[in-house]
Amino acid sequence: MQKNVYFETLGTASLNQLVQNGNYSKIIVLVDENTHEKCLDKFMERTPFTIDGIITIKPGEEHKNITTCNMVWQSLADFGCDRKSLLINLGGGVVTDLGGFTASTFKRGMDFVNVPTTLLSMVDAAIGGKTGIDFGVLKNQIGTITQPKLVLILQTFLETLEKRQFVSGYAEMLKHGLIAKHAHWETLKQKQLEIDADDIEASSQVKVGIVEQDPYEMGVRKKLNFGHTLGHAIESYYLEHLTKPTLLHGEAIAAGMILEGYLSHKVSGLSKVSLDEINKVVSAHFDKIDFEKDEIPIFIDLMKHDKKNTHGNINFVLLREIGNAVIDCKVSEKEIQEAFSYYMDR
Ligand SMILES: NC(=O)c1ccc[n+]([C@@H]2O[C@H](COP(=O)([O-])OP(=O)(O)OC[C@H]3O[C@@H](n4cnc5c(N)ncnc54)[C@H](O)[C@@H]3O)[C@@H](O)[C@H]2O)c1
Ligand SMILES: O=C(O)C(=O)C[C@@H](O)[C@H](O)[C@H](O)COP(=O)(O)O
Ligand SMILES: [Zn+2]
Repeated sequence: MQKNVYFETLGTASLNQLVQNGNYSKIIVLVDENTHEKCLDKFMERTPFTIDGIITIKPGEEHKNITTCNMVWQSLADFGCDRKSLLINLGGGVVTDLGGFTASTFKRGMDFVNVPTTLLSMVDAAIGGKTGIDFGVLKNQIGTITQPKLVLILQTFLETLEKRQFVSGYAEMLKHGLIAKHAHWETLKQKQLEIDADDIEASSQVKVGIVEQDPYEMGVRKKLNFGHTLGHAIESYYLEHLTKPTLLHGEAIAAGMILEGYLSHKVSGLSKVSLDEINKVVSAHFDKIDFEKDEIPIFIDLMKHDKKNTHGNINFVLLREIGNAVIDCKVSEKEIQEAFSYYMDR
């Protein structure tokens, strides 16, 4: 995988260079309603090239679906885009996932660039080439692995991001520390939410480093899915039940990390001291979700759609210790029940 993640002034210069050298037939920017209002002007101030069209989608996970893709594909066609056009995805993970997917399939693939505007997309979603949409409420069931030509990270976008969204991104940063870099975990633990540009860069580099080794998720990349086996099931359940409060991706993953932290203690040798530490750090920023006992079988059923499954087995990513993850772990239903009891009784 080519190095393609750039920051601030150097990043802007790299994007401008890409556009200059790319001889693109059209340049289209994809935004959602919020990034249209809060981020588009800031982006355009930094980019001297002509933008031929703007496509605006509705914000939120509930719009990361095929209906929105149809609208985007139609708009690309209406703007006269061809294979030599460029789509710039300016937004959070919903825009970069969906924009990447529509670009990677339009005319069998046009170039795209990700300009992440949430903390979560800066350290995670915009990087690594997983593009996709939800299928019904099932997370990311349809998609491709296609690398963006470039990822441009500009911290200025965080100035308008709501605190709840910022904290959601912090969950994926904690995950990067837990799976691969103890020192990053320690820094985040100390600084809490007072993170700076160096921490954002360090977190994004954990992801870059793993994706470089295994872009198609044959092995080590699965580590980036820590907290997601249960986390995605919980997220899907909340998406399906509209009477439930909204649950952001990072919030679901935070719960998933405590649950899978418990499973790590039971199955893969994580010490009780480390489990307690994970619980303490995550709980300091994420409210407890009130799970009902009779919801657990539903989560287990939803996990059957996890993309890491093989031959009908659910494969978990668990921790041996903080900073060291192990893939393809099996756990019993009883252990999952126990994990929920641990989560609820903390
Ligand atoms: N492809 C990957 O590797 C990967 C990794 C992690 C998460 N994801 C996906 O990313 C999605 C979550 O991404 P997200 O948390 O960025 O959510 P999001 O894209 O829904 O953005 C969160 C909210 O913040 C708004 N927003 C975005 N930037 C803003 C800004 N600068 N100022 C004000 N408001 C702004 C958005 O309009 C939205 O309402 C999920 O669908 C998840 O599955 C993908
Ligand atoms: O990039 C990856 O690989 C990840 O697993 C990063 C996750 O944070 C992200 O939520 C990803 O979209 C989940 O992947 P999925 O294959 O389980 O949909
Ligand atoms: Zn994630």
